[in-house]
Amino acid sequence: MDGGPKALPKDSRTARVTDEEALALHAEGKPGKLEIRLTKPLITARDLSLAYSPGVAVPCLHIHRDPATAYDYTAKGNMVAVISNGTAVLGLGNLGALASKPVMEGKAALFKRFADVDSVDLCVSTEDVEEFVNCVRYLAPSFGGINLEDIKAPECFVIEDRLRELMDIPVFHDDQHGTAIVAAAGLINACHLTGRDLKTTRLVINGAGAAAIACAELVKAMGMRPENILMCDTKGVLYRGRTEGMNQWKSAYTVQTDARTLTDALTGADAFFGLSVKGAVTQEMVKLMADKPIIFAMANPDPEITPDEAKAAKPDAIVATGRSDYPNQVNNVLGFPFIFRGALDVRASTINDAMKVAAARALAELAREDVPEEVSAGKPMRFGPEYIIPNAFDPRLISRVSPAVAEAAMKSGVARRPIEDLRRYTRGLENRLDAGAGALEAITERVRANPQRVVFAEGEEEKVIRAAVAFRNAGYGTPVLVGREDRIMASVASLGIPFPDGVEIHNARLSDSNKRYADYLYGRRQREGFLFRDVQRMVNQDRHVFAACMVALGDADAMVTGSTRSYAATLDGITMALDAEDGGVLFGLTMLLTRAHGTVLIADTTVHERPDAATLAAIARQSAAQARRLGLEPRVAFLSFSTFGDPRGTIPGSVRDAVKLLDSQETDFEYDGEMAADVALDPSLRALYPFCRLTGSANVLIMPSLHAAHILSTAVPRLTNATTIGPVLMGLNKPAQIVPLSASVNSVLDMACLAAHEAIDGKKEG
Ligand SMILES: NC(=O)C1=CN([C@@H]2O[C@H](COP(=O)(O)OP(=O)(O)OC[C@H]3O[C@@H](n4cnc5c(N)ncnc54)[C@H](OP(=O)(O)O)[C@@H]3O)[C@@H](O)[C@H]2O)C=CC1
Ligand SMILES: CC(=O)C(=O)O
Ligand SMILES: [Mg+2]
Repeated sequence: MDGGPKALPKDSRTARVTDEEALALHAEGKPGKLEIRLTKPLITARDLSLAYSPGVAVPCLHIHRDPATAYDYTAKGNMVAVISNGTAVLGLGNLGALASKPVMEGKAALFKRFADVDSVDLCVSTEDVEEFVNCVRYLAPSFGGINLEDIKAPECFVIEDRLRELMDIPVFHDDQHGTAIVAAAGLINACHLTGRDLKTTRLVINGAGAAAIACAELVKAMGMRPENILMCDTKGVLYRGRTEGMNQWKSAYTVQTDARTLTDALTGADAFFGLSVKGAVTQEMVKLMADKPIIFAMANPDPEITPDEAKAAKPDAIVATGRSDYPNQVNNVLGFPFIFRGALDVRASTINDAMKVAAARALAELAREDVPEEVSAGKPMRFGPEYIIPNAFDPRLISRVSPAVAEAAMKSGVARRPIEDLRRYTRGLENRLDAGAGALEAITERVRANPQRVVFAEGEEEKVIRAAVAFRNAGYGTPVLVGREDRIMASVASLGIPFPDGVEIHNARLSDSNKRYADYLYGRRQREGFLFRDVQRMVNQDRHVFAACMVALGDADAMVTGSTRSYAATLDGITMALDAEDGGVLFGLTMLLTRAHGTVLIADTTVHERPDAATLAAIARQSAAQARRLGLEPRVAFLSFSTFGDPRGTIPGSVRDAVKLLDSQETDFEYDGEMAADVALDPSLRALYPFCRLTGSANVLIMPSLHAAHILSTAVPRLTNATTIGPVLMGLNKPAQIVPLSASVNSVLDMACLAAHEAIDGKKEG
């Protein structure tokens, strides 16, 4: 993998994200993907005295006396360094330390997202082994673990061995062991499905670098016979006696064989691991493999052979890649976050073979279990050739893999703080990740599995066009842009993108459906002061109305609009053609993904200025149902400035009445009020009200008025960096979503996806 940078292969463009989208994501807002957050207040002079001089001296002296207390007084115990010199960046080659940074930030982001491990990327600009080792060895005080990444072989072997000797915290080269663990898990399951025994399975590994050698070692440790593993590199098969391009690690994998080329090696082989470069395997090679071959083409970003090509050559093949846009993603993302979680939680001094095998077995076993609906998101996901390994977004990973690793660390004697109650630990892990964030991912997956036709009403707007293209690229379905073709084409040209296939344009004035829509509206509105020519003008000129007619009459599944007009005007346009669902009220629900409280839903953030008790009760009921759809068990708090009657006032009256109204109806969710927001969110304050019926902090906040709701939902994200989704328009009989005027491309896309998701539910119910 020498020879410096290679251009990104052109057919990466067939992926579901474009180069432009990838660059935009990285450049948007604060550049990159990470930032540091404070975990302690630093507001007053007293805070400063505690957190910094003089207070900080106290933990310093404690740690000096007893180094183990560093885990109690600093972030060390949950902090991992992601370290690279950029010599083997994915399968792109030696791009150098600086250009490896996006991958390293990405790995740090995955640590946080999937296992709540804090990490920082350190890109070290040297290819010299000694310099690199010396740079890293002195960093141990700051970190609970070291994750080495994208360092090429054979230097990576020396670096890891030396650092493991020198450091008393886990040092783990992810490309070696993370990859090996996940590949081994996939192989166990693929062997099971094809009736093979690991011991007698004949495996060919293409690549003889970091990932390849570690995979060979692990499958050998799990029982595969060394003589059944044939390894190839750029010079062909590693056969006994070969001298060209060898090193001591490759020598350990030479075998007595006549095979010299990858084609020779693959003849009759049961399984293939690609840990080399894009396109290294041809269909002719696949045809030479045994029946039901196992093909893991793991090079990133593009595999050795695509699943389509491999299956065309051998339809009974089980195929996996390192990418997320094909089934069976065999990628170390399934390993490193959870392995470190377990290792950190027992303060392991190292990550040993027993922990690696435990992780591989836990992954393999999880894939064989029934897949819950929130993971499968409506896709047929059941253990089989298209599902041999869990999905990276499976929320069960943390509570399966990490305890297995922690337990193996304890049993093998490397845990410095054993966990006494593993069951309790596992339960804690189950609740550690935000269910709402996971549910949103499941929504996108469900839409991908059930693509929908979504109208983007403001089709001439650049950001709407970009969102529509992203919608198509993401596999969510067919976007329909409403607008004039010449204007849309001009916008597309100014964006510098070719007009993508699969995006439709509808010009309202020229549409064949124009008359049908006007007739429909006239039928609905003729007794409400509208003449035919009024509704005809609306269909011609108001894109919101036109789009809503498309949805109303079944010409599209859902719509999204709102980035060019006020919310109220947009909603008026939509409700010309669409009604509230039976027994429902229209309102806005804002989802806040907060750090301290996970996902919190706030309603009504858009429609009712002063909701009466009946409206508040209906909003609570519909919001609770939405919480359940997001995988949250609803705990609904009716908010006010007053808590259970104190202080008194007129506003809390309707809130209190709403609670009474729900009391008189049948309900299947927790609710209570009126209460102040801090009482709803803080258990210590709720303790003052032992009769309060909420069993935990509220996750659905029903606001007493629109102004309070709007202030809260717009202030919190700016004050706390919480992520906002919505406001989602609730209660319509057909899916239509309104984005705020300031919406970004991503929020138009998210809302279009949510609308598409509602359409799937509507079809199911209808
Ligand atoms: N899916 C996953 O989770 C992971 C995938 N990978 C992928 O594995 C690949 C290798 O990464 P890594 O081991 O870290 O890198 P290394 O640089 O350590 O090793 C690369 C190896 O690939 C070999 N190679 C390069 N081109 C060819 C070719 N055309 N035919 C045969 N062998 C070839 C090299 O051969 P030589 O020794 O002769 O130079 C070398 O042995 C990358 O594509 C990477 O993306 C890596 C880690 C995780
Ligand atoms: C996934 C990964 O770590 C790699 O391709 O290098
Ligand atoms: Mg890597």
